[in-house]
Amino acid sequence: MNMNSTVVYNDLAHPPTTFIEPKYQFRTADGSNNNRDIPDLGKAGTPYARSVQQSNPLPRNQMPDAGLVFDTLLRREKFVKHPAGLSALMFSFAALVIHSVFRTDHTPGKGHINMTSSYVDLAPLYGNDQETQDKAQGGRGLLRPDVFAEDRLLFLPPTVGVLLVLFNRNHNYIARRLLEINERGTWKDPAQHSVSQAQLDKQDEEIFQIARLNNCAWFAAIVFSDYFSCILGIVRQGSSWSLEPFDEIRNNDHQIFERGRGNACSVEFNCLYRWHATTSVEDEEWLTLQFQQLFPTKNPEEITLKDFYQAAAQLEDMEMRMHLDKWTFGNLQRQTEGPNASAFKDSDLANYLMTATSQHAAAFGARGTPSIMRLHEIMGIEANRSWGVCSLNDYRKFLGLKTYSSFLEWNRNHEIAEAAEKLYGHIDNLELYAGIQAEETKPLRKGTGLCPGYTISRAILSDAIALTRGDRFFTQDFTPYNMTAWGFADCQRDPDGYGFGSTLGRLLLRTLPNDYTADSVYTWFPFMHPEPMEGYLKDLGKLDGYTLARPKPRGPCTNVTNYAEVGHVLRNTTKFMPEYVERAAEVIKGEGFFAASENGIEEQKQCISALAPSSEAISKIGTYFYNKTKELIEQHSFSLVGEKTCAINIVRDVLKVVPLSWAATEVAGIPLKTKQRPDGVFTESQLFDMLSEIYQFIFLEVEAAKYMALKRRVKDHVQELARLIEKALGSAQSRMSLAGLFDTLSSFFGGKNQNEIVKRLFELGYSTERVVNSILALLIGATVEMSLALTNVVNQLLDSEKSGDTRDLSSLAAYTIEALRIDPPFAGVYHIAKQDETIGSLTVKQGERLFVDVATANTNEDAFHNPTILDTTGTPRERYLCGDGCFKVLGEGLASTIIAEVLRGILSFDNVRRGPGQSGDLPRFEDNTLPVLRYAYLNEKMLPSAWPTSMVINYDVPA
Ligand code: HEM
Repeated sequence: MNMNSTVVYNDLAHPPTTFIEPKYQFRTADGSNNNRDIPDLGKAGTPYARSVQQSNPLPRNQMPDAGLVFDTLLRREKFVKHPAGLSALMFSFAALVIHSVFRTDHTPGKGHINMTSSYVDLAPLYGNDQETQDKAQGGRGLLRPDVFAEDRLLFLPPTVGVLLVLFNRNHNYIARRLLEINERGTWKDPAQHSVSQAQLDKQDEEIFQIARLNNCAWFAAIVFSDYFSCILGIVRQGSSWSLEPFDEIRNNDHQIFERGRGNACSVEFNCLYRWHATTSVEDEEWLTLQFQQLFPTKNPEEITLKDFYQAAAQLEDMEMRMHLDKWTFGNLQRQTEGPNASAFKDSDLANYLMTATSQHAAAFGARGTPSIMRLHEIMGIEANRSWGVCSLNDYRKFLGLKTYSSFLEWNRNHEIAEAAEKLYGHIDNLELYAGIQAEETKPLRKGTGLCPGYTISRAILSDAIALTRGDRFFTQDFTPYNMTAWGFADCQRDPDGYGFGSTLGRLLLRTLPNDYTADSVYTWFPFMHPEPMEGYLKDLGKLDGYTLARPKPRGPCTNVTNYAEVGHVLRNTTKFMPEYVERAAEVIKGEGFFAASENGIEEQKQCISALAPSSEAISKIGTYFYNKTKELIEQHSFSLVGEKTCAINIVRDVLKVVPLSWAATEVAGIPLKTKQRPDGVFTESQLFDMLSEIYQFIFLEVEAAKYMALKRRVKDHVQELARLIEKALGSAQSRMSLAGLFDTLSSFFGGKNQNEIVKRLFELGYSTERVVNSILALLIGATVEMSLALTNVVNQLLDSEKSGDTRDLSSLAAYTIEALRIDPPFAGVYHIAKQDETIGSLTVKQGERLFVDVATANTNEDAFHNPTILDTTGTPRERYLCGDGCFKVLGEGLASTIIAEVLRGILSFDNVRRGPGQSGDLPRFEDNTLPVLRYAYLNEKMLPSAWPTSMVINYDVPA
């Protein structure tokens, strides 16, 4: 074979690593079929692997008594805080990791069997076999509320179970989202369609398995962000770097560096992952209490292995008899009624987790394991001996580490070294278990975070990578096809995310949204004790980005949906303050941002009068919109082959551009970068992205996990835009006479219109800052939300009869208002009660948060006849409730004229209709996670967004 053939042959894996057979699309319950050629590799119920050849004889009958080994080398003398400041929660998570991959069978004669799969597949949540998985399923692709499959976790501190409950909730969040988005359109909501039981079962199973794939990927993402950044000490450097073990890598000879070929956990891995020494004081106390309850008549020292196994079997039997969703642990109680019946209370779960974050883990090392764990350790030592695990030196040799030539070289603490020598005689006889657990530990320095014994610190990564890179579902089959496009995007680690790319923070905010807060160290660094974390953040100069205090739960939000009550809140601005006023103040300094200021109504009137002081001014602006719409349609249309038809993505190329072009160039004086104007400041889409982020931050609901990162970006955007607006006003303004200023302005600004607007604003006696902020309010408040309103109106217009009448401006304006009543851009707005108040049937307390659901109120049957039917004739204008957005910022007259002119511009083309098939649809889905958004769209990263992306229309052109 010549060189070229070698390279070409090596392009591909031989045999291929994955197949598209449905059978291999999802993880099996027992982990089989991860490797199609060796289906049992890593399957639950198969033997442990051995990685290292034992070369030094360690006959069991000549080994020191396991209890003696514990009493001499391992038993805790005193509690020593973990040197890097790791919290107890870090090791609760570690316990979850190991329970995913180790479950030694304690049945006599079966001690070599690992009863769980050798993959990071959240087996403690889903179980190791189909029967258990079926029991955990709750229908519709969901898990039963707050359940997990493994009773084994009930022997561990409750925090471990609580973490698992979060993964249950995450599964259910994902499953609901998958159905909402319904990417392939194949699933049916049985509440709305008739679906056969067989169809429903198939659909449920598909959703469940896709959600399971995604949830396991979330688990892995937490391992590779939060967990590893603590293990490697990266969190102290403020870095979001992570090992990326999954990607395709080529060897020098172009062969594919193996991945996704399966894994089987080894006995050595089981040995080195027993991190019982790190148990916190509080977990040690918890364990002592458990022992007292299980063995009330015995001193812990007297408890034998037999006693332990008997008690464990009894406990398992008792729990197993009970229904899965009746299980509780710790002192948690399941709720018995309400929408969250059977689930635990969020605040109880959060309490366990936050408490564990505020407890110090212990340091690794000799004489560090709590005496109450003596029995566990004896079990471990005996198991390792029965497995014929190699010596410490064999293991080091295998890893390419220097073998120890003396006990003192192994541990420089004379007392430990001498004790070990007395037990084992020669360093080569030091068994792996004691050797690895009592070895001298790594000191805290750059690149270290876990600080275990030297050998563990080197070896742990090899097994972790084998486990993850070996998994087909984290490598070749980690695809948007298997997981859906949204799911694939949702489970990715985000290196730009807050908390140095924390994924666990995102999980906490998603599953316990009222208890964790968007800026707390408890949220973003839960594996670090807050005290040392404060020091690290201080050293990094990042302390002001986080709060250190333990988060306090947020009170419930009251939904106001009744027509009269909604009207009452909206009208009484002195009693109910929109939440966006506070939000705006976080990112915009100074006065004048009238779109979100406390006494904005007066300012709003002034600005509207400056913008459009007369009906001529309104119609001039309207003309701009009509002409621009036509110009953009002509510019971006493409013609279909052989037909007299043109097509255009009306959302992307027109509706998202028209308001923005107007506000940027005609109001703010920021030239846009276009083909004609390559020296402009931003492209249309760049400016849309900036404005939509600002709008979202101030006026909409932001996913808590994204809040802080968004706030940072929004501050930058606001600064940049304010700078450009001010630059256009002229920095020399303060030294100029008013007349001089306007001469200067003319040279800065392109158009005459905004000169006049600015002039009128200055004539109101506004300061420069106030003028800048007023223009900013127009730029933000009259663009992106206007695009969404336009999209919703056009979407309805395409389905309605387009009579000649609908081309008339005032009919179109009336149509617009009615269309937006039925399909408004957003559902409502949050308000804060400034005082106690009774509104109709509601009693509201001062400080209470209200979600004022304008959309629902606007379809109230008492206020609107046939409320879901679009009817431009029936309803007096004053009956419509107006939330916020462009109608408030621009005033109703101007806003409805603008929209009507855009519609007129579109309808000036012949036979306007939807594009063929799905191209002509508005792809959106109902978003139940953020009440303000009625619909969400998927952005180019396939993540939910408030902004539409596409809808194609066709129209006819002359031959
Ligand atoms: C207070 C917390 C903990 C308790 C009460 C506890 C208890 C136990 C018990 C009773 C066993 C069974 C012993 C055996 O089968 O040999 C065990 C095994 C084990 N523990 Fe822990 N453990 C705790 C924390 C941890 C942590 C933090 C880790 C490491 C991350 C860990 C790693 C292991 C491993 C690897 C095994 C062997 C599992 C198997 O072979 O099935 N444990 N632990």
